[in-house]
Amino acid sequence: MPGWVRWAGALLAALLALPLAGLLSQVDWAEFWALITSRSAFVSLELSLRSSLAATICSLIIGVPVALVLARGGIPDVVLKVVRTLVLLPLVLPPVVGGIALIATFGRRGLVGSLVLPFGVEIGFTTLAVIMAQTFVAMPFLVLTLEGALRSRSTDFEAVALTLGASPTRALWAVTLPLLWPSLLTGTVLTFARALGEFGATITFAGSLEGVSRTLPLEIYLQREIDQRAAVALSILLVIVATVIVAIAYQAPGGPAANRRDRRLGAPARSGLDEASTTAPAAVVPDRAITVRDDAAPHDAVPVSPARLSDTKPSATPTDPVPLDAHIVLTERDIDVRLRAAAGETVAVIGPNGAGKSSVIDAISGLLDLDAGKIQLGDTVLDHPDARVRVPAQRRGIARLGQNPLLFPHLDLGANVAFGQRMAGKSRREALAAATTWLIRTGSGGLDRRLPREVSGGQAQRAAIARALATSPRLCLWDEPFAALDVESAPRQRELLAAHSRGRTAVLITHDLADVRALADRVVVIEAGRVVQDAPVVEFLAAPAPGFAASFVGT
Ligand SMILES: Nc1ncnc2c1ncn2[C@@H]1O[C@H](COP(=O)(O)OP(=O)(O)OP(=O)(O)O)[C@@H](O)[C@H]1O
Repeated sequence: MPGWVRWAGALLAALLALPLAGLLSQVDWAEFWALITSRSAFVSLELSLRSSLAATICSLIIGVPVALVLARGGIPDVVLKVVRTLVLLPLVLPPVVGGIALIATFGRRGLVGSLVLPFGVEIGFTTLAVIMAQTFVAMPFLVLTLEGALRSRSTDFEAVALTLGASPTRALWAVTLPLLWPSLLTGTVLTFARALGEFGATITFAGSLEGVSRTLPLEIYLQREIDQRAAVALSILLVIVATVIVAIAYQAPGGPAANRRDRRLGAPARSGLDEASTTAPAAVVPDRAITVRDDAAPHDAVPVSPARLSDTKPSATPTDPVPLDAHIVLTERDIDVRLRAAAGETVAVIGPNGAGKSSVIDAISGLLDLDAGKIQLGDTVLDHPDARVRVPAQRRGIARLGQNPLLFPHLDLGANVAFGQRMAGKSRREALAAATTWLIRTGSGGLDRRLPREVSGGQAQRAAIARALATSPRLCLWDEPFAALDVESAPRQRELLAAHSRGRTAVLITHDLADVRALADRVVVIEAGRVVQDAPVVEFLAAPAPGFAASFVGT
């Protein structure tokens, strides 16, 4: 950080601290306690806290979905632009204009107010009006904080949750919101603080009736006319309340202070804003927090019998394997590929960068819509645009693993592996027991209680393999699963996957001939979105197609 940045910070602190000092210099300390404990002060403070809390809850209920839509889209662009403008409007408008707008809508003679008045419902000049005014001005703080956090994160974790069987709503609760927690906390505090300090819209729309709509800022304004000493004392009270709220939020788990402590310990931040913790391949990121080597060694503190720690034999019989027949047409990406795998067969897909390999498996797993063609797994048609058939990703029974293990950072390894079974309706106890078994099978026994950031890249990848297999998938999609591992770990993991792939139908994308030799039954070569060779491994190795395939084999 350049040194002058600190001076800018000091100037800003002076700008904020000096007025506070000015305020403190005006306090009548002899009367201070009596002034802040007066009945009117108590009533207005209590109303402020209650209404701000209600406004914050309203903001969360409306603001979280709005932030998701703004960040992730899913509605027409023009509607999106209108929503964004509406959200920003209260930030730009003077609050008094907001108050006038609210009274013109919900007042006795307003657009909506006049419609509900015959039913005896009056909104203006009530506590409800206070809450509405506070929500109106405060909600944008929540929406903008969350939208920023969501935009800076990829959706990879949500995609994993879907392929593990979570519905979009379950993925939102189990993955998106927990990962968003630090930003959610910050946004909630900002919203509460803004609601607490709200004045202009409130006095215009709700008036200043003691116990009904006279919040603390309004009481301060009133006292300014009557007794300057009381106004100063109540201002100090408001400053204290705001400071306590910010301090509590700052220290809360996942808050800024907690994140700084984590960073000092060398662990990646838990913030949803931290891209390194969400998109970088864990196996290649040097992580000072890594304390365990990728040698299937047990956690020192967890006594587990060595015999139980690593058992790479696939003791769970795969469900009856089914064949895959996929014709994938993605017009915009100029991809037209026919990919078939017999029941229990592993098909390696190779091709140069940009050939379309990842797009093909995105389409098979249900993360990308087909433009034409058909995907069939066993007797089930998964995708057939002509027949308007489309099975969503979470109901396809397809496991997927890429080079980044993408273990959910807020769950320990046991809970990560149990995730798919939980989504399938298994009880927590049952799913965790199965997860322990799968971790042992994949050589990660004893690591159930570790968080992903507390294990090595290789161990994380083993756990990701366990998580994928624990769902009993009908098809496995392996997308360069060893690309991020070092030369020592890769062969061990290859062996592990070979043991567990036997008898399963699988598609493997790879740039490594060793993967083809160890894992594949057949090879499909894709170049520029088209299949240029489809042959059994022996035939492919003996006579690779000219071009990419020939240089891949080294002939
Ligand atoms: N999100 C996207 N939107 C539009 N086009 C895309 C997108 N992602 C990839 N493409 C295009 O689709 C084509 C196939 O890309 P894809 O990532 O499937 O190739 P790949 O064979 O997996 O490459 P690599 O080996 O580099 O991962 C490329 O032309 C690429 O530019």
